[in-house]
Order: sequence, then structure tokens, then C-alpha cells
Amino acid sequence: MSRIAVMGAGAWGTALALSLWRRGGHQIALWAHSPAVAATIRGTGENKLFLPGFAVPGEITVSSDVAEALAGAEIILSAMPSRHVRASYASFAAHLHAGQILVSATKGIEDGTLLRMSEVIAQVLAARNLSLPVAVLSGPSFAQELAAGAPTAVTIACSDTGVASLLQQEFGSGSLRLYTNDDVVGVELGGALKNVIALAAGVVAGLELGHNSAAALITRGIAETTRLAVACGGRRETLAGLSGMGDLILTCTGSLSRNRSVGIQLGRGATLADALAGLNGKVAEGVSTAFAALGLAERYGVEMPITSQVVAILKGERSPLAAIEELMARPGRDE
Ligand SMILES: NC(=O)c1ccc[n+]([C@@H]2O[C@H](COP(=O)([O-])OP(=O)(O)OC[C@H]3O[C@@H](n4cnc5c(N)ncnc54)[C@H](O)[C@@H]3O)[C@@H](O)[C@H]2O)c1
Ligand SMILES: O=P(O)(O)OC[C@H](O)CO
Repeated sequence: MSRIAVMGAGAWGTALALSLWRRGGHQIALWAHSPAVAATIRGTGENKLFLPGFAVPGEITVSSDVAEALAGAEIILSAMPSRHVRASYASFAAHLHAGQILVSATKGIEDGTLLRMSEVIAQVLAARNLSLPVAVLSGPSFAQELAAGAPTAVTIACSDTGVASLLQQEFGSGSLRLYTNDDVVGVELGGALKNVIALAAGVVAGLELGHNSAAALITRGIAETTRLAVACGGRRETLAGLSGMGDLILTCTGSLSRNRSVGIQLGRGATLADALAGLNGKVAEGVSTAFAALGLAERYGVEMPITSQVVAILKGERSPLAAIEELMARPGRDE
């Protein structure tokens, strides 16, 4: 029996907590940043704001108190939006100790520093003389479908292969299958960068450009995200896996994707502010990741035409249609 603290009670943290609880054999604590969200889950047995329609059983202890959530935890699985990871781990650090395993399920790249989430976490811990293994969980996984128990497969990445194998066993169940990988860079960047391409796929859908355009975007999207991930030290084959092509296909085609839905609104002519307002507080990581990805692309001298056009649209510098026209007018090249 392991005690697992799931830190972050948005849609994804809540779905992961439910999946681990259903698996059995663990004590699960769920931490919400917001006391109001924690109180609602405890009071109604449901995360009405972020994952409505799924009962959260009383056996999952829910709290907004960090010390309470982390008490006795052997595995700490975090799932908050990327912009909150640094501050969240700064508040967790005093309650962490050697022997624990950290797992990041956040998909994003930090603004400004251009660090991956596992790097942000390691940096926060290092400032406090702490060094714990940090694994990454990523792959094609809509929270609502995992919460419903639909068969889902993801990657669990850690440079320590023993830790990845342990997590594969501790998290795996009849509805959640995990594949291990030691390429943390590739897995983490695959999960973050697909959100940018999903915004572009939404734009194509919002403009009603059809299936040819969508397929072209997914295929050329994996080409440019792979170029960047490889330049950053990831492996090409990782980007062909669940946390690369797998998540790209899901997010570019799935109607549950928040990133794709923001892109659809932009394609239909909405402003970014209006498109984001439609999410009612839910996160579309691709918006900030697009800028960070372009920063990394400039650092490593990697060409990312789709990401560049997404940034131009997000800045309001180019209309969605003009962005697609620019992509089509690029000089011919080999595949
Ligand atoms: N929802 C999914 O289907 C899914 C699946 C896989 C990965 N993810 C990833 O998980 C991460 C979390 O996404 P989500 O869907 O659970 O979020 P969400 O859209 O449900 O929103 C969470 C909300 O809680 C707030 N919040 C959460 N933690 C906070 C903190 N520590 N400090 C301040 N505010 C906080 C956020 O501002 C936001 O309003 C993202 O990186 C996302 O890409 C999501
Ligand atoms: O709803 P999205 O666009 O944030 O995507 C959710 C997950 O990352 C899909 O794997």
C-alpha cells in the first residue's frame, strides 16, 4: 500500500486521483490550491468546477492544506497548470524529504526561463538542498475519459529506469497502461509542444478548411516539434510515441481539447481574450507554450513555421487566414 499525494485538483489531478483510487491498493490524498474547490469536493463528492459528473469517493482525502496532503506521502504526483508549478513546489518543499518520488503530469514550458517542468521542480528543490527523483507522466489522455475508466495509455519517463518501472506498476490498472521511457526531454517536450499544434489545428477547423489541411498540419506539426525536441536533447523515436504523435493526434482531432477549442474560436474571428474567456478558468497551455517554444527554437536555431504563425495569430499581428496563406507560400522543400 503506497500513500500517493495528488497535488492539483483541476480536471487532470482529479481524474488521476480517481484512476489511482479505482486501481486499489493506495491511499490517495488530493490537494486543491483553492480552499473553495476543496470544500466543494468534500461537501458534494464532486469537483463541480473542473471535472463535473464524476463522483469523488470519501476515501480520497481532499484538502487545501499542503502539510496535510503531503503527510506520509511516498509518491507525489503533481498536475497543476505550468504557470503555478514553481510557486507550488516552493510551498511543498518544506514538507518533502529523501525517499519520496515526484511525478509531474503538467504539460508546459516555463515562461522566461524556457525550462521544462521537471527542470523547474529540480531547480526549486536544489535551492533548498533537496534532490529527489522527478518522473514525467504524459500522453494522449483527456481527463474526462480517464475519469470514466476508458482505456488510456501514457508514457512514464524518468532518467532512473528503476523509478519508471516502479511507477508503471504503482499506477497501472485495467484502464491505465503505462509505457516506460528514459527520455525525459523528449516525453516532456512532446507533451508540451503538441498543445501549440492543437491551437493551429483548431484554427484550421474554425476556418472550415477541411481534412486535407488538418492532416497536413498534424504531420508537419510532428516534424517541427521533433526537430526542436531533438535539438534540446530528446530522441526522435520518443516523438513518434504516445507523448509525441499520440498526444498530437488526440489533441488536434479531439473535441474535448481546450487548446483546439481556443484555436477554433480564433479561426472563427474571436479575439484571444474572448476565446480564453470561453474556457471559464480552465487552462489552454498552448497559448504560453507557443511563445516559449519559439524562444527555444531561436536558442537552438530550429525552424518552426507553424509555431511562428501561431504566435503571430496570438499576438494579433496576423489573421488566421493570412497565417495559413503564409504557410502555403513558403519555398518548396524536401519532406
Ligand atoms: N485536463 C486534461 O484533460 C489534461 C490531461 C493531461 C494533462 N493535462 C495538464 O495538466 C495540467 C493541469 O490542467 P487541468 O486540466 O487539471 O487544469 P484545469 O483547466 O482544470 O484548471 C485548473 C484551475 O485551477 C487553478 N489552479 C490549479 N492549481 C493551482 C495552483 N497551484 N495555484 C493557483 N491556481 C491553481 C488554475 O489557475 C486553473 O483555473 C496542465 O498542464 C494540462 O495541460 C490536462
Ligand atoms: O484539453 P487540452 O487541449 O489541454 O488537452 C488535454 C490533454 O493534454 C490531452 O492529452
